[in-house]
Amino acid sequence: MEPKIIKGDGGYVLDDVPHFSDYLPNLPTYPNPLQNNPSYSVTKQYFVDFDDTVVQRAVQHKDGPRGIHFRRQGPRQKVYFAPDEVKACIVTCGGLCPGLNTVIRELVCGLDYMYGCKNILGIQGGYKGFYARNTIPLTPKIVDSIHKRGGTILGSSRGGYVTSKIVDSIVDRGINQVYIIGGDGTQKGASVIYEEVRKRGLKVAVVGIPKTIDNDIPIIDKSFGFDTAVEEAQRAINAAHTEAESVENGVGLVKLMGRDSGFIAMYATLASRDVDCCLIPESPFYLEGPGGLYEFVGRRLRDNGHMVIVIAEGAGEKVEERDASGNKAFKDVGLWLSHMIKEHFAQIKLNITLKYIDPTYMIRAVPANASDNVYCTILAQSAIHGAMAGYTGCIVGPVNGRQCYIPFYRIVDKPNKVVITDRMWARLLSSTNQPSFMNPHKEAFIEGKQDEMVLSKITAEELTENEKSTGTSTSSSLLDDNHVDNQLLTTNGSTPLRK
Ligand SMILES: Nc1ncnc2c1ncn2[C@@H]1O[C@H](COP(=O)(O)OP(=O)(O)OP(=O)(O)O)[C@@H](O)[C@H]1O
Ligand SMILES: O=P(O)(O)OC[C@H]1O[C@](O)(CO)[C@@H](O)[C@@H]1O
Ligand SMILES: [Mg+2]
Repeated sequence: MEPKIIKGDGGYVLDDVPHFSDYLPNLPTYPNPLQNNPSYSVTKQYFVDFDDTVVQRAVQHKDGPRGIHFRRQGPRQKVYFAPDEVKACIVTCGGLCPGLNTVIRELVCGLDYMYGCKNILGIQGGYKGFYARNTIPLTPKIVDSIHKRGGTILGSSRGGYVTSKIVDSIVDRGINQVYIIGGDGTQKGASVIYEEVRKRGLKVAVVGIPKTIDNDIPIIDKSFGFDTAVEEAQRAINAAHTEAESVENGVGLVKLMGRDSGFIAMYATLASRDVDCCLIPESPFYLEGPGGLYEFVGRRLRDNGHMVIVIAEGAGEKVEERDASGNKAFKDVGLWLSHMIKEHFAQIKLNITLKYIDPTYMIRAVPANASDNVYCTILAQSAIHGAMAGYTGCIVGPVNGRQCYIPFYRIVDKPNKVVITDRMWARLLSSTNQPSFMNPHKEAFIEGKQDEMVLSKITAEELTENEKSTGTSTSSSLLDDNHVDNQLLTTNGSTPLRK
């Protein structure tokens, strides 16, 4: 996908999204029907100005570049579809995520109530449903209360993506708006669908709504479902804490999702305050010796009589196999760690009681919480406004709190990860006082889940590289400005333990 860069005065750069007019000149346009709707037309500045854009980096240096801007979402005065011309479809792909049903509901209600579009189809069972399943009609009545349920009423799947068959099905069914709800893999697929649609010269808007409890989509502030997942994780952590503090030398161990990105574990830890140690894929850890996990567990048990550990599924990565979409599938790191800790303390003859809690699927199968429900509504309505206005080949999402249209290529390149040299991880270290596992004088290693040791020496140079490579990423932390706090780094590059 070719970037569509628009430059302006004073170093202004807009990373724009594709539009029908880029490849289909002279399409008819219509006044936006919202102009006649009293709920909207009385609202001052309800319609978005063509030149409104949102800056990617909220924090700017006096003499620094202005950075990239994205097109602001919202209704336009002109639309590219007459209401009865629209045939929309909605598909959900990848793992479950709280809020999927809310987005489906709000797409259906928004298309109907705002734009009078009544021809809406649900594609069942993910991408393969385009060519292997029948569609279901979706109306406001059918979707009325689905947001109260977890999962997706349309079903989902991994794998089964065949571009030509999907686009053939779009053409055969006369679909001209495609709303695709899913994670990074799904949006990669959506990007290819858009390319094929464009190649065939079709007037079909392809708009992605990024979902994932893992929060691994870059650029946007956060993905829907993440808040709910963090909130739901509290219940497991509370249980682990209650179990641990009720016995002598109690250890509670909770495994949370996070294949490559440890955001759920990090935020659940920060929210809870009962967690003594959080282990994530981005921060290699080791068990033995000074500064290792065993030493820390022993110390906490001596000081407090109990402790809680949260571990993300991809921490200490050891890939077992691949799933249907080609994603890594892991051995159970929680089981491995509980075995290792028990064995270590048995060897040194300290009686501990370890309870392992694995709430992973419970966390993502719940309905969205209040704030995710609101967020899902905004995303769905933004997607509709964009498609109606002729924008395509993009996702919708918040950048610095303002909803934008972001070209697909921007989000499929590199996943969003916790940057361990950022302030947010430092805040966590300050809150838990856990070891940083960054000891430049020791060969820090990730201990594999099958007793294999994967050596990965963390050097000061690597830290600096990490800092450099992440300094430009925008949404590595939800609430942070992504600047490395120099105070956190000692001169030799290690992060000091907070006492
Ligand atoms: N590079 C790709 N090109 C085309 N399609 C893809 C690509 N990667 C994944 N897909 C398709 O997208 C769908 C969902 O992908 P995947 O299983 O990776 O989940 P996801 O969207 O990343 O969601 P999550 O990982 O958050 O559960 C699958 O049908 C898969 O075949
Ligand atoms: O068992 P499934 O459905 O493949 O889902 C597991 C994956 O889902 C995710 O939460 C992403 O949705 C990953 O963190 C996790 O590895
Ligand atoms: Mg994914």
